Amino acid sequence: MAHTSVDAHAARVRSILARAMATGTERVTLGDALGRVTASAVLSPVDLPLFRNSQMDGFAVRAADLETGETTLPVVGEIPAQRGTPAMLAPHTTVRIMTGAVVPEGADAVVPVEDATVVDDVVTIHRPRSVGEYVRERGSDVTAGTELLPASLHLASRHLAVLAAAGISDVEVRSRVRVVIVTTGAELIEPGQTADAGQVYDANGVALDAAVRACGAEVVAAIRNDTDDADQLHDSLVAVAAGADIILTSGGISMGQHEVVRDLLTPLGGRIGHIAMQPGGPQATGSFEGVPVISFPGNPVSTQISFEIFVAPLLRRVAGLPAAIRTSRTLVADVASIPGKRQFLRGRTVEGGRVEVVAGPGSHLVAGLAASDVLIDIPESTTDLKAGDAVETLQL
Ligand SMILES: Nc1nc2c(c(=O)[nH]1)N[C@H]1C(S)=C(S)[C@@H](COP(=O)(O)OP(=O)(O)OC[C@H]3O[C@@H](n4cnc5c(N)ncnc54)[C@H](O)[C@@H]3O)O[C@H]1N2
Ligand code: MOO
Repeated sequence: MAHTSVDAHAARVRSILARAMATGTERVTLGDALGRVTASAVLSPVDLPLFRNSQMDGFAVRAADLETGETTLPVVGEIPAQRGTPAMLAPHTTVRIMTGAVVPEGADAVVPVEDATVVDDVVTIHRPRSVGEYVRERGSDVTAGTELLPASLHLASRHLAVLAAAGISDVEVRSRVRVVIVTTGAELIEPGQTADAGQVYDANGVALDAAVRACGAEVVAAIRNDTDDADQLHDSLVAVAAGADIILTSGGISMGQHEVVRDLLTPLGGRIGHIAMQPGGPQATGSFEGVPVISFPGNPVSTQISFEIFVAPLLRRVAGLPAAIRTSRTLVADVASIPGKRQFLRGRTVEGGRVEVVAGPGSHLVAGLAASDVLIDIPESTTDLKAGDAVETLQL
């Protein structure tokens, strides 16, 4: 992969992952449906509202009874919002009615309590009312058989609400891409423990887990291989590969003596090498028991940016999520870039559509990445940029 460009590597990853992205569908309950993507359009089984009901707490009336101006009517009953069909409203009478309650046959308008004067069981209504006033007609929102939600919709709370309102308890969604995350390095320990000399907290496990889930995919297993033993990594992967669509790894692919991912993938026909990218120079691809493996370099900034450039766009597309936003901005200060490498510098947007570099190019500068809100994408051939020059930025 010596002179492989970022675009060529991205195309390679896309082709390796093509089959993993062709997910099936599954039915989930509404409680599990938030953030999922509809597999097909959902039609309404019912009219909404389900029945003609009152929009106000008030009195159900016949508009024709009020035509003469101020009218006095006997209150002959009460209709709460509850199960059941109320009796027909007799002419020249009224019933108390609550918001959401069935409007009785015979009534065609509701007078809100604040527009009426009640003395004992007699109500005075001070002016004529029009037919349909404060009455919510059956089917005025949705009619049975029409589309409630389209296919390929990323489900938010408002979508779940309309399904529930129509009496639907589960929905057919696209299956999520199932991802195994592997972090490697004998130096790695769990955050929260005390780090001895030479030990490093595993930041990539947390970062990849969150990034994968933010892209709408599912993390089915997370392995921290804290030995340099490729056989042990092999055994850990055997246990989880059958339930995975993709294996993502971090670390162990460079030029050292103990490169556990390289040692695992090489005998399996994996491709390990360098591409023209910084950070993220070392990259590898392979296959483990038929599951595609995409391997990122271990430096935390390299891992996170590699995921964002090569895998996140594919996962977002299959999950119905929008692509990361690319915007042209102008540089606050001069920037130098390494010739022959596509650089993704950490940037922070400032007022006036400008962007400033917030960290050096070192791929261990994890706080610098945390301080950024965009990546500044500098082409391979560009080496010197001046304040005020336009650059392309990728929103994080
Ligand atoms: N002789 C050469 N050495 C290196 C080269 C090279 O071309 N020739 N490339 C350098 C570049 S660039 C990178 S990037 C790294 C990639 O190496 P690996 O993928 O083998 O990663 P490791 O050596 O395992 O780790 C690198 C670095 O990152 C830290 N790390 C690893 N995993 C995690 C984690 N889960 N959480 C936090 N930090 C992690 C690790 O401690 C190392 O400091 O190789 C260069 N070397
Ligand atoms: O290419 Mo490496 O990923 O810069 O540290």
